[in-house]
Amino acid sequence: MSQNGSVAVIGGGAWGTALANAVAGRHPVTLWLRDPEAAARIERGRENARYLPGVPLHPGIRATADAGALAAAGTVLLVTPAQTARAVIGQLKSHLPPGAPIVLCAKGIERGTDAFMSAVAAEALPVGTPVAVLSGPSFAADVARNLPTAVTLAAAEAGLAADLAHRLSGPTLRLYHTDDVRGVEIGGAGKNVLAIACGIVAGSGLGESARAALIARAFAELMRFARLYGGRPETLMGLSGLGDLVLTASSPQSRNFAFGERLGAGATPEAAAGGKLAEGAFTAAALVALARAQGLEMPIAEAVADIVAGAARVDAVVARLMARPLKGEVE
Ligand SMILES: NC(=O)C1=CN([C@@H]2O[C@H](COP(=O)(O)OP(=O)(O)OC[C@H]3O[C@@H](n4cnc5c(N)ncnc54)[C@H](OP(=O)(O)O)[C@@H]3O)[C@@H](O)[C@H]2O)C=CC1
Ligand SMILES: O=C(CO)COP(=O)(O)O
Repeated sequence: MSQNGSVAVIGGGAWGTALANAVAGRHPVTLWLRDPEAAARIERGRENARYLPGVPLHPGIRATADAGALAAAGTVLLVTPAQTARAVIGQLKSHLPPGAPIVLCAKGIERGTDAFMSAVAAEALPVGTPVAVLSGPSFAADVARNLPTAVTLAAAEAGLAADLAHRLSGPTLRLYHTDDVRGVEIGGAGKNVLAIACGIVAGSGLGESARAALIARAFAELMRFARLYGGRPETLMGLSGLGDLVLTASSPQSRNFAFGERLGAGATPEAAAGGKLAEGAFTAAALVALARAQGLEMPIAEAVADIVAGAARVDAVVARLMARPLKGEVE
């Protein structure tokens, strides 16, 4: 890998800004935003007041909307929502430094194509571009404030994964590494859908016992899905999977959980979204489509997909889940 230590972050939302802050102590960072005015505001105010209010921007970060500034980076983090990844790569491809690894930080599956982020990147990036996936339990607000956080970095080439993990880790952000790209991306994308289900249970007042049962059964679904699509069970039992599910299935700080909570309280999907990103709402249908294509049942993900599409009401879905035939716990 190149010895060039500078890092470019594409996407100046909550997660892009938090990651920029976390690595800026050790590397010069370019934070690229599509909106020149937003970039100028961040440069002037040294704060991303829209997405991470109250968190001072590290002095080593330069915010810009000039795509030409990406060319100097040794490592590029792609941190826009999953459904935009293909378009953003297409738009910026000619500015990306040749040979520099691209770290995919979005947690989702592309609607329409049902493609995982690594597949989208492989199609959209120049042939041979090294790609990695970063995922794990990490609220942007925690990472940006330098609270201790651990995530997983996956790349098909184990040496690249280890290099990137060392390069991006710091005193408060700890990256574990693996070559199980598919397992890590399934963990991140899948948990968002399942966190919505947990929010729905909380919002409809079904109780803590129901929520605990749901987390356990949701994780069983995720494991079955991962096994079918080539993710390793031990990866799913780690940070990107169980770790992230525990975080986002139990905290209103999670936008997916909060979205589900509002749905459970009776809001329409449009009202529940409230202008905030809930990746699971977009990924649910793709996750279910991939499962169905292999004859796999994912009753909890299916319930979320139906509710988000406005095709089922929460009470009907709960009754449907409880009426499923009894079966062995491990099947
Ligand atoms: N927030 C978190 O705690 C974590 C988030 N993630 C993942 O990171 C990804 C991004 O989330 P997050 O940063 O929180 O989202 P935000 O909603 O906070 O920010 C999204 C950012 O992406 C930009 N963007 C959207 N569409 C485009 C586009 N077509 N071209 C260029 N930029 C675009 C937005 O720009 P604009 O303002 O101009 O619309 C904005 O800067 C998601 O997949 C999420 O699951 C992962 C771990 C933690
Ligand atoms: O992925 C996250 C934490 O690991 C962020 O979760 P939300 O997108 O639900 O806020």
